Amino acid sequence: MTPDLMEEGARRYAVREAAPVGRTESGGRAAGFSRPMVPGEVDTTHGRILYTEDVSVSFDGFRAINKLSLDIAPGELRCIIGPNGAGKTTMMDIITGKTKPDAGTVFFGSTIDLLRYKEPQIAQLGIGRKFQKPTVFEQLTVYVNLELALKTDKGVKASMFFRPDSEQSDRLAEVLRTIQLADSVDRLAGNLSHGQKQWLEIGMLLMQDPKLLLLDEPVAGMTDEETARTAELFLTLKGQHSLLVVEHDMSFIKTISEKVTVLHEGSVLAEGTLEQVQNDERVIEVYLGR
Ligand SMILES: Nc1ncnc2c1ncn2[C@@H]1O[C@H](COP(=O)(O)OP(=O)(O)OP(=O)(O)O)[C@@H](O)[C@H]1O
Repeated sequence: MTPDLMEEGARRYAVREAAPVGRTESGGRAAGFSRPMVPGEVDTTHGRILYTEDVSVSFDGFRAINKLSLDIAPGELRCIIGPNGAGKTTMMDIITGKTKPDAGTVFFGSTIDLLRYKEPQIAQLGIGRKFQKPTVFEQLTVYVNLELALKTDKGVKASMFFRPDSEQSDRLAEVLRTIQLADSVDRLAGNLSHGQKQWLEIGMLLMQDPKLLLLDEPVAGMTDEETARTAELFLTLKGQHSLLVVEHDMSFIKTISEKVTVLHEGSVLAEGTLEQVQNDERVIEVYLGR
């Protein structure tokens, strides 16, 4: 097979595996697949896991996101802060395909144009999202919750007779250790503390081995001790996964963050260390309304 044919074959395989839908009429977007990629792999050779440029979206004439540009490196733990209504949730909705922007570019790695995909497909590509409230199966044990999160056939029959293979069992054990619930495998999820439920849900996302995790106010409602353990967890995850954390708790952000992005009126107002952005006059003005 000539290199050209191999490249074309790899390209077709990548496209078929990922089964993109919608908005294929755009030449620019289709051109996102100009490089071959191994199915299931995100091309981070350009040093970015997520890239958005000039993204805008309006709701009934109100511009919630306004030319938003972000650049997240592989393995980075980025905190996003901003006052109420700054556009943090809408930004996550756009990345995960819940909301389609009116304009702009959103790339996962350097080859996957996320605007061509629907929400479930984006999850399959390796972007996991954790909403603020924990959503676990309360009547099931910690173990079964994690088992259900494995990438397997979710049909009723398949679920009833499902037994994880040794690789999956190893992964389950590793995730249980990571989320510090190894001693609670047989407990019902409904009997866990609020913090433990949040960790369990993060564990369920980890079972899917996401490249990028979006976490919305993960420590809201947690005790100080749970917050400290969550910080430890995130520091363990960073490097292996990229994390985008929306939070209001500044002391938590101080513990985990290297770089902080401040959103205001749908755009990036400031970026830097927490200390840098906290001393930025524009940020002070927005937060204190001076
Ligand atoms: N579906 C929608 N329809 C109309 N307006 C919307 C919609 N979604 C968001 N908005 C508006 O867009 C703006 C940004 O909202 P968003 O929820 O993204 O902000 P946020 O930074 O997450 O705020 P918070 O910290 O309060 O959660 C707000 O003014 C909100 O009212």
